Order: sequence, then structure tokens, then C-alpha cells
Amino acid sequence: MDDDWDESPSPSAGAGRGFAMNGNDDGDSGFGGGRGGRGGRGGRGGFGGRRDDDDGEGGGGGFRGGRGGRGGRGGGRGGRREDGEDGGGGGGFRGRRRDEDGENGGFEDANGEGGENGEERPKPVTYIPPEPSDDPDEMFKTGIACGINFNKYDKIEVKVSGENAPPPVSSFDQANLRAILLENVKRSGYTKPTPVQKYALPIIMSGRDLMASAQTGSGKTAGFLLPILNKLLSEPVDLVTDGEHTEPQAVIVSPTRELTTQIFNEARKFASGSVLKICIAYGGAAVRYQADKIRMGCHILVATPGRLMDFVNRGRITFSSVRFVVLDEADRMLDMGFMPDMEKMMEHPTMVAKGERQTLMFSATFPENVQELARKFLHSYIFLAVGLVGGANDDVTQTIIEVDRNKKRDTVLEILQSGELEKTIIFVETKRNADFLAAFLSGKNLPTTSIHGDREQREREEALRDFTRGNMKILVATAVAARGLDIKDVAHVINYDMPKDVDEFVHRIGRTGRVGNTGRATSFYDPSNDSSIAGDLAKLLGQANQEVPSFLEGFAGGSGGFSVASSDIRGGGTTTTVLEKEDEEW
Ligand SMILES: Nc1ncnc2c1ncn2[C@@H]1O[C@H](COP(=O)(O)OP(=O)(O)OP(=O)(O)O)[C@@H](O)[C@H]1O
Repeated sequence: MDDDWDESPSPSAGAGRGFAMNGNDDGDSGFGGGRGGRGGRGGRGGFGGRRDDDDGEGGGGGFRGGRGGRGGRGGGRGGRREDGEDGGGGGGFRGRRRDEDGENGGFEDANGEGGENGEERPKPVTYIPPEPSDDPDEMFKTGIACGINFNKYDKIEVKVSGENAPPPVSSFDQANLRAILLENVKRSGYTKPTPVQKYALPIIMSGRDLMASAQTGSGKTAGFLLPILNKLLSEPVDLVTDGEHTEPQAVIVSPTRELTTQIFNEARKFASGSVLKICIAYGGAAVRYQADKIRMGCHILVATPGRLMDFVNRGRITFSSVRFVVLDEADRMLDMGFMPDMEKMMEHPTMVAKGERQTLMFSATFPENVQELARKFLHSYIFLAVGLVGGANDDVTQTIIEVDRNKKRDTVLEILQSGELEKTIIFVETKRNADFLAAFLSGKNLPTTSIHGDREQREREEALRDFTRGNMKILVATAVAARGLDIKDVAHVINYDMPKDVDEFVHRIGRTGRVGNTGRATSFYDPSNDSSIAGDLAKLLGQANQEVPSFLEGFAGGSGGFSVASSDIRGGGTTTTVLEKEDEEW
């Protein structure tokens, strides 16, 4: 029945990349360090993209590691993209993209701009990701072992608002999880729940909607997965799939492909040995491959918004059997312009009404506009805030250095060469810069790879695997890697370019210092470019007990762009608790 399934990618997916460094298809994700660099501009398409990156590097497209000159498949559109990254040097981004991720189009152009002027159609997306492992040893060794500050979690203030919130549990045993889940929790090495889990488990298991905020790396994923799995196992409902369409019982949406894959693997891990079928849908990978799996039946679908809605629009997925909807990192999805997709999903004619389904939102940051979203999509929900909403993890020791844009490269090199090389993520603002910096560092014999939205999906996954396994010690990344990624032994995060807002900053530095481990973050502050974040940054540092450098002190009043834990916008009663006392036996 899939013969008519058109897998042509959207022109957005991978096309128009005038800056195709190392775009080799041979599976080599390492950087060539200038190898073969013909340099120059990409592709055939017209220019016209304005560069938004102004860090003084990467201008002119002179650099090229690996094969160059791909991309820019005509079109000459090249206008500014909504993700704020540049289309410059790249000859014509055709089709408007809304994110670094190229979502919204594994196969079609959401804006109907594809194929205009009789252009050749882009190559279909044929990438088939490696089959996930069923080997329990593989599955259960992915998590990060908890660190020395794990017990400090219980000193964090927890605020709960909303009517009739059930009390927290103090252990997994007390949570009434099914034996198979308890077993899998144990095999994952979890001995005691984190605070967000202590609260979220009973709240979700009692049937309530939940908006939960807790710091990066504090176990939010298991906080929603375990109660969902528990419900699907203890009150099973027949799977509906008829070869034409499939009705998942839980839909988990997250903003990036890599995070979606990670949640998928976590769900498989906790569901291991049970009857539950977990499926995945994300852009950049072959549609048919995903469709074939989904057609076999799917209790839980983990998806990025664009690919999910492609499936829905084609009638392959309907929401008639939905019992849970999870929006993970909902604030990021809003930033990326996925609000229309989220609205379409929630208001889809087949979607089970709110109040009859459970809707859950999780993030470390919840700006007010996302709370407005919660009002719209959630029913009589509980608002749970573990620590400061939007607060930085104080297990991460932070250093902010004033660095002129022209000195960034030398400074980062100095840092990386100053001691034993640790696993480090370096965040830059633009995809172009990610390529430049990765090639520059590779040229200095530092084992570096990169991840950003203009790399092929295969390359992205390889880069992440290389970094996760430690084959490459340095990962240069755009914001696409800022959210949710849980990678062992990341010791250092460097903000080579400061992000535009503190929420993004909080997520980026949260790639280290997870589950009670310590980590460090170094951020380059360029006074000519970064003053807009200075106030919020100074405040954030102060709240996380970090040193505020003298050059930020004048800004310390801050505009206070991030909100505090008590800020459930509905007002009403809030209960504040510190868990430590209850848990002295630990
Ligand atoms: N109770 C627990 N005991 C020990 N380890 C845990 C526990 N809960 C979660 N973990 C581990 O902690 C790590 C971080 O968890 P997770 O990725 O869910 O964090 P998060 O709060 O979603 O972070 P982020 O905000 O960055 O997305 C994972 O490796 C996970 O396996």
C-alpha cells in the first residue's frame, strides 16, 4: 500500500547547502582538516542569503574541508531563515526551513515552494538508521551513572500548584510500578528516584495532566516514561492498526531528531521484556522504513513534530486511541516555529479531547508563552517546579571570559591544548561556523566532529556516535544539540558564541554536570555582540552560586528574563517542600 508513498524530501531537507564540508557519503564522519579544500561558494544556486553570523569567521566561504561545492541546488532564494542561521555562502536555500533540524519535511515542502521553475527534484531520503539493539547489555548501559552530588537533589526546593496534587513517593517501590518496570529501573542502575520523578510518578499515575520543570540532567525522561508505560501495561487497550492507519496510545513529541532518538531508546529500555511496541518518526531518515514499523502496531510513538504531522496528514497516523500526549522541551518547539504543528495535532479531528487524555509538558525552562500553551492544551493540570524554573545547574562550575570575536579561535585552542583533552562540546551560533571550527580544530590534530542541521542525517548520527563513544573528544554543535542530549562523561561545555537568551544557555551548559556529576562550562563573552544577554546572565550566575565577572557586574540588575519557581501563571495556592528530611535513610 505504500507504493504511492513519495519519499522525495522537501527542498529544505539537505538541499541548498552551499557549504558542504565533508559531505562524503562514505560514512566517514571525521573532518578532513582542510583536506581537499577547493573552497569557495557552494552550489549552483544564486546567492542572496544574508549572513547573520557576524563573528568575523567563516566569511567568504573560502574554507572547505572534504568535498566542497555541493548544495545550492538552484532556486537562488537564499533569504534569511527563521532559525536565524544564515543562508549565505550557500546559494539558495530553497524552501523555507523552520529549524536547524530540517524538520517539516522528510518528503514534502510545507510551504509549497519545492520543485518550482521546473527544477530537478531533490534526491529522496533513503537513509535507514542502524537497527536499535535488543541486546540488554547495550540497552541498559546508555545512562549516565549518578554522581557525588546526587543526594544534594533532595535539598532543592520543590513547588507544586494546582488542585489536589497527590503526595510524592520516596522510592520506586512505593510508586506502585509493575514488576517488569521495577526490574528495568533496577537494571538501569537507578536506586532512588530524583525529585522530579518522586513527584511526577504519582501525579501522572493518578491520571492528572502535568507541566513539570526541573533542572537539566535530573531525570525528567523517566519521570514521564515510567508512569506512561505503567498505565499502558496495567490497563491494556487493544492496539488499532489496519494496514492503512495506526493509532498510537501515547505520542511523545520533541524538537530534534537526536533527542527523539534518545527518548525512543529510553522507552525501549524501560519497556524491555514487555509487550509494548515503541516506534519512532523523525525527519532525515527514510519514511518508508519508519512507516513499515509503525504499521506493525505502535503503543508509543516518539516523533519530531514535522515528520509526525506528515504521517498524520497522509492518514497513516490518527489520534483516536491516544491516552497520553507528551511535549518534551515544548518551549524549544515554540521557538522553532512548531506551534502550528502542535495546534494541528492537539486540535486534530481524531484527537481525544483534553480531560479524556493526559497531556504532559516537561522542560528545564518554561517562559510565560509556554505556560499559555499549557492553559490551552492541558486540563486542570499540576504545575511542578523543582528548583528555579530556568535556573542553571549549580553542579556546573562556570567561567565567563571576555573574548573579542577575532580572538575566539586562538582562545578555544589554548583551552583545549592546556591540559589533558576532556570530552568537550563547543557551541557555536551558526552551521557555517560549526564547520569552520571543527575543521580548524581537526587541523590542529584535535579529534573533532560536528553536528548541525545542514549535515546529512547519517553524518549527524555518526558524529554523535563518535562523540558518545569517545572516538572524537570534541563535538562542535549548533543549538540542535543544546536540548536534552544525555552523553556520558561530557566534562566541559564551551560557549564559543554566546546564545541569544539565557534559557538556551541553561540547556547548553546542562549537557555536563548531569545526575549529580560535576562539570564545567566556559563561555566567551564578546562585549560588542553579547550585551543583550549580560543582565540575565549575571542574574543566572548569581542564582547558581557562580562567580559573576566584573565586566558583567554593571548588568547585575538584569532584565530578569527568566521566571522563578513560584510562577505558575494561574496563581493560586502553591505548596513548597524540601525533600531532604523524608529521605534521611538514604
Ligand atoms: N533515578 C535515577 N537514578 C540514577 N540515574 C538516573 C535516574 N533518573 C535518570 N537517571 C539518568 O540521568 C540521566 C539524565 O536523565 P534525563 O536525560 O532524563 O534528564 P533530563 O532532566 O531530561 O535532562 P534535560 O533537561 O537535559 O533533558 C540519564 O542518563 C538517566 O539515565
